[in-house]
Amino acid sequence: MDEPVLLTGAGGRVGQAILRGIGDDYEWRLLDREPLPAAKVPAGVTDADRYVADITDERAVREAVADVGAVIHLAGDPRKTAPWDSVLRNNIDGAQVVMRAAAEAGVERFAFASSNHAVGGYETEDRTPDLYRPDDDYRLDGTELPRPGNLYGVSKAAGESLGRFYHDEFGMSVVCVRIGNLTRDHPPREYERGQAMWLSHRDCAHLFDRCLRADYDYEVVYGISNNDRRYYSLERAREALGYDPADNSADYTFEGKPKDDGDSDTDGEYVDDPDVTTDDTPAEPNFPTDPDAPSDGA
Ligand SMILES: NC(=O)C1=CN([C@@H]2O[C@H](COP(=O)(O)OP(=O)(O)OC[C@H]3O[C@@H](n4cnc5c(N)ncnc54)[C@H](O)[C@@H]3O)[C@@H](O)[C@H]2O)C=CC1
Ligand SMILES: O=C1O[C@H](COP(=O)(O)O)[C@@H](O)[C@H](O)[C@H]1O
Repeated sequence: MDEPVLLTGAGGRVGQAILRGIGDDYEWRLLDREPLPAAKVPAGVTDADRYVADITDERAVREAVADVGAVIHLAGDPRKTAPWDSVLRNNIDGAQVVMRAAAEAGVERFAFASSNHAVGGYETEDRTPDLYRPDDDYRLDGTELPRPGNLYGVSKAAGESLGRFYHDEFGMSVVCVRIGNLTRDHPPREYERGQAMWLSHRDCAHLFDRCLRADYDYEVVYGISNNDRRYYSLERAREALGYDPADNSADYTFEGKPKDDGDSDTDGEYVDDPDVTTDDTPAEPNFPTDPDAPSDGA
């Protein structure tokens, strides 16, 4: 792709996983409401390509999407306990502003960071914990209706609907990636659910790379690694995008140690960033700390 790619929420965990993996492969515009330290910015991204703006700021967003070929939209409140006023503003209104600006600007491809929490309601008492185990064959494949288990999940389902609308009305290619649980270097420790939906950093970068290169109309796919434990199908991501994940939480012990040191996800080619932790906690959280965040999620 010759045109620049706009990455919103570039300073966060997912944004940094993408930039560390494919930061050298595209011309980027980076948008975040927090200024990005130099260590979080790939070489070659000029000051003019860095936007410190809120995604609800229509004017700033219109300026950032002008002449871009694709958008990866990550910015938002990622907390599963986020209150309604925050998800309404950051996740729903924010997605609407970014998608509308992109569609009106003629952007070709739009990747939206949806979440496992858009379908968390399928994890019913009678299905869990079996669902999280390798011998269970229950699968969600992206054709099911959203079934959020919290208001954060509701906001992600709303973003998926906005994507459907902007695809149908404007012809913009939209892919909604229901991201599982991104952690660096190892799957979430001693956390069956997290290991079933682990997304390694290198698979994350590869998946969004495919979102930028593949031809699709409107898609809902699951963003997880090739885990033996899983209840999300990877079929659609493979077929529609050409996603071919390299990692598997089964290659690690339940405590998160690599069983074989040869092929663990110890990427970090682009920069050894002291701000990016090896767990799933942002170094500088931009929302209040989540009191319910699992301590075993790292
Ligand atoms: N980390 C994970 O495992 C998962 C993440 N996701 C989704 O991926 C996206 C990124 O998540 P993370 O990187 O983990 O979150 P994060 O909190 O680490 O990063 C989010 C970034 O977006 C920026 N941001 C937040 N609200 C903004 C606004 N109104 N305007 C401009 N910038 C804003 C923040 O400053 C931050 O740099 C979110 O939409 C989240 O819901 C979905 C499922 C799993
Ligand atoms: O959407 C998200 O999901 C992941 C995984 O959820 P969890 O309930 O197993 O922790 C979460 O870590 C991330 O912060 C969130 O944005």
